[in-house]
Amino acid sequence: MSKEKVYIFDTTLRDGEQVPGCQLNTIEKIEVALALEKLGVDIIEAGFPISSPGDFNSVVEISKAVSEPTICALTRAVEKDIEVAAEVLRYAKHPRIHTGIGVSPYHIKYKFNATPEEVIQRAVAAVKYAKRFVEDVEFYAEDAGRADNRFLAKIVEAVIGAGATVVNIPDTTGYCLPSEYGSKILFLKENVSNIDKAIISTHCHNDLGLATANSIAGVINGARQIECTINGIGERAGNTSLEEVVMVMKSHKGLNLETSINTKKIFPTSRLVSTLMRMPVQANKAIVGRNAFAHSSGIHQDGFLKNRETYEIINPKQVGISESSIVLTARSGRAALKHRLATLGYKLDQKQLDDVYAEFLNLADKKREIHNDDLEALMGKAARFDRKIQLESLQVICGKSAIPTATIRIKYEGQVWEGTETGNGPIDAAINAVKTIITAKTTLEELLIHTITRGSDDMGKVHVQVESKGKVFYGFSANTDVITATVEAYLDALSQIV
Ligand SMILES: CC(=O)SCCNC(=O)CCNC(=O)[C@H](O)C(C)(C)COP(=O)(O)OP(=O)(O)OC[C@H]1O[C@@H](n2cnc3c(N)ncnc32)[C@H](O)[C@@H]1OP(=O)(O)O
Ligand SMILES: CC(C)C(=O)C(=O)O
Repeated sequence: MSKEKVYIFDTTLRDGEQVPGCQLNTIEKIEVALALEKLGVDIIEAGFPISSPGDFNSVVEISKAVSEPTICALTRAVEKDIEVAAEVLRYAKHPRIHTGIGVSPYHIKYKFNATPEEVIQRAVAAVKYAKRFVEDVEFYAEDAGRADNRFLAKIVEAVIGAGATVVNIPDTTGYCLPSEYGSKILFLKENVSNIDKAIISTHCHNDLGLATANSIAGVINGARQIECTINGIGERAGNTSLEEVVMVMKSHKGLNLETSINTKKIFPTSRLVSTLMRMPVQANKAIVGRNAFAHSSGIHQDGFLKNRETYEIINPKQVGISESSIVLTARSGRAALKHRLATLGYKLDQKQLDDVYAEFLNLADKKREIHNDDLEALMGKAARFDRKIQLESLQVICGKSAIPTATIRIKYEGQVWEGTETGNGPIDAAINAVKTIITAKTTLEELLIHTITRGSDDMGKVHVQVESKGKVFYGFSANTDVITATVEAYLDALSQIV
C-alpha cells in the first residue's frame, strides 16, 4: 500500500519568531528560509506582514529568495491585513494567505464580544476576500482545541464553501489530550460535508507537553498537514517540533505516512536556528538534543556496543548526526571503558582492564565526565601500578599563615613507613617527607604540573625528572589532587632508582 503524504508547514519564522529574544533580522530570516527549503518543508510561514515594516520586508525578501516551498503570510480576519499579505506575496512563486479567527467560547465572548454567527460571517468574508488575491487560502480556527465540535464543524464547512483550500484546527492553548484532539479531527472528517475539498491541518501548542502527540493523533485521524517549528520553538511553551513529528512518521512504518523532509538536514537546521535565534536546545530534547544519542550508563553502553538497536530506535546518521556517543561517567562499566581505550589504541587483558577500571572509578567519582585526555593520563599511571614504592596515604597542612607540613605513609619492600616534614609550600613539604624515608641520594631536577583545563575539577598531570648517580629517571602521575599526583610521580621515578 503506498504511503500518504503529510505536508510539513514550518512556522519557525512566524510562531517561532514570536518567542521573546528570538527575533531575527531579514538576512537571518532568509538564511533560515533557505535552510528550510533544503530541508524539504512544503510550506514556510514567513511572517505576519501587517505587524511591522521589518516583518513586511522579511516576507518580501523570503518570497524572492525561496522558490520551491509555498510561502505563507498570516493575517487576522481583517481586510487590511489580507491586503498587506497579498502585497508581499506578489513576489512568491507559490503564495498562500493564512487567515482566520478565534472560535472558542473564550475568544467569541471576550476577544470579539460577538455571537457565533457573527464569527462565521467574518470568517467567510475573510476567506472570500483572500481568494480575490490568491488561490491558496488557509483558514485557522483559533482555539479550536477548546471549541465546541459542532460549531467548529459549521464554521469549517462554511469556510471551505467560501474557497479555503486548507483548514487549520489549532490547539492554541495546548489543552487537548491526544484522544480528544484526534476525535476532533475525526469529527470534522465525518461531519463536514465538503471536508474532502480541503486539507485538514494541525497546529498544536506544547503547554502540557502534548504538542507532538496531538499532531500525530491529528494525522492518524485524517489531517494531512502538520504545522510545526524547528526545535519546537513557539509562543509560550512552544509549538510542535518538526523533527519529532517527522521522525515519528518515519519510524512508525505502520502509520503509512510520509513527508518530503530530507531528514539528514534535521540536525544542521536545528543548530542553525538555535544559533541565529540564540535559543539553546535543551540537552534531553528528542532527536536534536546533545544527549539524544549519548549513552552514559554501563548497562546501556554495553547493550549499545553489542548492538546499536538495543538502545536506539533511530540511527543518528538519519538525522544528520555523524555518530552516537558514549559518555564515560562513574555509572559506566568495563565494556564502555574497554571500547573507548581501544579507540585510543590501548588493548588490555582482563587483569589490566580491572586495574584501570578501579582507577577510572576513583577518578569518575571526583569528576562528572571522563574525557580521552583523562584516560591517557590514567593509562600513563596504570602502566606503573606495579611500581616498587607505593603511596599509602598523604596528609598536608597548608594555607595562609600555616607552616606547610606533610605526613606521608609509603609501602616499600612489604613494609609501611611514615614520615613528616615541613617545606616552603605543600609540595616541598610532601617531597621532604618522602626524603625522610627514601634516603638514596637523588636530585629532583624538574617538576612539571599541568592541568587539562576543563575546569577546577579536572586532573593535574605531573612529570618529574630525578637524577641519581649521573642518570636521569622520569616519573609520571595524574590525579585530581595535584599534590598527590606530584608525590606519586616522584615515587614513580624513585621506584626505578632504589
Ligand atoms: C493566534 C494568533 O493570531 S498567533 C499570531 C500572533 N501574532 C501576533 O500577534 C503578532 C502580530 N501582531 C501585531 O503586530 C499586532 O497585534 C496587530 C498589528 C496584528 C494588531 O495591532 P493593534 O491594532 O494594535 O491591536 P491589538 O494587538 O492591540 O489587539 C488585537 C486586535 O485584533 C483583534 N483580533 C485578534 N485576532 C483577530 C482575528 N483573528 N481576526 C480579527 N480580529 C482579530 C482583537 O480583537 C483586537 O481588536 P480590538 O482592538 O478591536 O479589540
Ligand atoms: C494563528 C494560529 C494558527 C495560531 O498560531 C494558533 O492558534 O496558535
